Amino acid sequence: MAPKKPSCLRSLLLPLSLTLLLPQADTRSFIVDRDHDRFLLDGAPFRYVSGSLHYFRVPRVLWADRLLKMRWSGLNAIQFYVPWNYHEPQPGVYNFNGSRDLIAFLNEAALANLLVILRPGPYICAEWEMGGLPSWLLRKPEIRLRTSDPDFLAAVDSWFKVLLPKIYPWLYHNGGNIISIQVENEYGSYGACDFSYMRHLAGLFRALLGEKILLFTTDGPEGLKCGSLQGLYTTVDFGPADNMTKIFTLLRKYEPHGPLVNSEYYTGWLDYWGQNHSTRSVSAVTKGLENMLKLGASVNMYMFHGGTNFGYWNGADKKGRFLSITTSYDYDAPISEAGDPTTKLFALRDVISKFQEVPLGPLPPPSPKMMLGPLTLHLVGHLLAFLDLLCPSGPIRSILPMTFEAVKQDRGFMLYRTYMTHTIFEPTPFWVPNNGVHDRAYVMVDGVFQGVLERNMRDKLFLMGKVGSKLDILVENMGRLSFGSNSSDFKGLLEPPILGQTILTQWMMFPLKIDNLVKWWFLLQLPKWPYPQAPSGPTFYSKTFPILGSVGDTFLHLPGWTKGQVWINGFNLGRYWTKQGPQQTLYVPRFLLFPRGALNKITLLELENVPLQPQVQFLDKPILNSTSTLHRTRINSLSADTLSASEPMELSGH
Ligand SMILES: CCCC/N=C1\SC[C@@H]2[C@H](O)[C@H](O)[C@@H](O)CN12
Repeated sequence: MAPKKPSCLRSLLLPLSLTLLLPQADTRSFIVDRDHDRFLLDGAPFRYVSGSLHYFRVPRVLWADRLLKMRWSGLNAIQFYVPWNYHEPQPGVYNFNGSRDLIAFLNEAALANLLVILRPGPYICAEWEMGGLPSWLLRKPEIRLRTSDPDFLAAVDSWFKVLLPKIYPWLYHNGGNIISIQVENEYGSYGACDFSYMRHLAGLFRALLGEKILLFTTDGPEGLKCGSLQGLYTTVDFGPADNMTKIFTLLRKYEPHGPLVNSEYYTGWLDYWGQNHSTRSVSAVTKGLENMLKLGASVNMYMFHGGTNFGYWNGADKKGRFLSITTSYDYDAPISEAGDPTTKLFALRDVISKFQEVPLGPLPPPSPKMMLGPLTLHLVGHLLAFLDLLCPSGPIRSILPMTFEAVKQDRGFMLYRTYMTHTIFEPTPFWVPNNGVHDRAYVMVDGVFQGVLERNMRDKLFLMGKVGSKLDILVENMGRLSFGSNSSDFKGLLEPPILGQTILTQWMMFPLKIDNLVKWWFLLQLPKWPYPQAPSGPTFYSKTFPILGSVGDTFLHLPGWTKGQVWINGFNLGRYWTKQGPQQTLYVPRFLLFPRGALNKITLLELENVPLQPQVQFLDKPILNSTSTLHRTRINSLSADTLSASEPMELSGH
């Protein structure tokens, strides 16, 4: 659906003068004016002050709210990626519906009077699963991602021939709001330095989008050499602690004339499980922005609103060892994960107001928050009890273990099973050689939890068993590498495990469809756990609960739990890892919850150990900066009334 002429609603949003003067599609233009080192929009000098938000990290029902807050903050543009793997789940199968409706998001941005800087990749980094590349590319294990490898280019061409025609009508000169489009992403940091690949992408974008749209690249200062390309406008990215003068001087070697552009000015930073929560100070961020605006630079703030890595969508990094990105992508951004304005937002708005008009009128208030609980969850059953339901197609058999990609399991979990061929009387070393666990393995013998093997760790477990004992290994994919030169991050058991002196063979692989089971198991008569003692290891817990009043945004807190996955009313909220931190709560948007006494259901898959009291609670504030030891202290220090402040099932909203 091509953008219409300004609707009456849009006319209400735009100042009357602008609506009347809005040029028709044939006179609209966004170009680089190299004579005056600036952009021109419809012939007039223009500088964008933009912010990043990712539609794929924000449920569709919340898009308008976030975009309105960004417009009110003084931004005149937004920047976002298009994750290939979010829209092409299987080769040739496309999904642009619901929270994947890219065109609807473009339209929401237009209604908020925001121009768009689009970054369709094909690689996007973004701490997103595999940097946005679909994991099914790895079904050809030798494929050379982000290069002119014919197999990779064939898949890229096929994808862009679907995507780019969809956005063509939304290009600014065609009447839409997309003023520029990025080719690839920080390619100079990848190391391949394959100019044939970049030229192929540039040619494809030109062929499908025409000659008028401004195409650009973005790189850190160290990546400009391999990341820039003649014919594509060169931009950089850097944060408040970097030397702006030095980096812009380097940029001038690539773009002697035209506007200076920082395409990713970091307002905060990402978090890894097990590392401290990242923040960037308000003073440093605002000072850096003001210095760039004084130079006349156009700036995009990364992130302006971070959102959440729901489900299994988080990416990962390799900083000496494998580090998985947390579920929260709050990023210490000006708009918090729950959509609330922060002091950083108001400070940045003040800076922007010194350089251009900012909308008047009040900012929407923070959303209503809710506390609830504690709720005591009941044991549903051990994961193995549901194996037939979790893998209805049955196991795949192979002498050696197969990867997730080889059995076409993209994300989540897979169970590997074999049988002991001889009795092991003494605790015997068990491990996976060559760092072959990708990424976490929960080991069971005849259903009894033995412990965890982790990627990058040289731990061994010590097992015993008898002939015919079942050896089960639940492997968790913690998110594929989203940055760095080796994004071919295969998942599963990459090597056959060793027990004592024996290489274990004859494996069965069970790709698990947990989300389907959780969504529909209210239809099933579930097996009750028949034993007095709670099972250990991967176990489902659940609780059905009403909320008597209205609902509010809330933050699920799981004190004493270890690590697992959470679903609210069948929606996969994401991963928790209370034991590691720094994230201790999961954001629950209020639209997921049923109000006024209707029954809600929370389901946990706890992978390791359950607390003595299997309770959870809903808080009215997030806890994103607490490692386990500190957090345990915090919990102990919480006064009793704090924890019992809210009567169970009662809404004590703020
Ligand atoms: C030294 C940083 C190199 C990696 N680049 C990063 S880390 C955070 C951001 C996002 O991933 C973004 O998608 C990248 O383009 C740039 N960047």
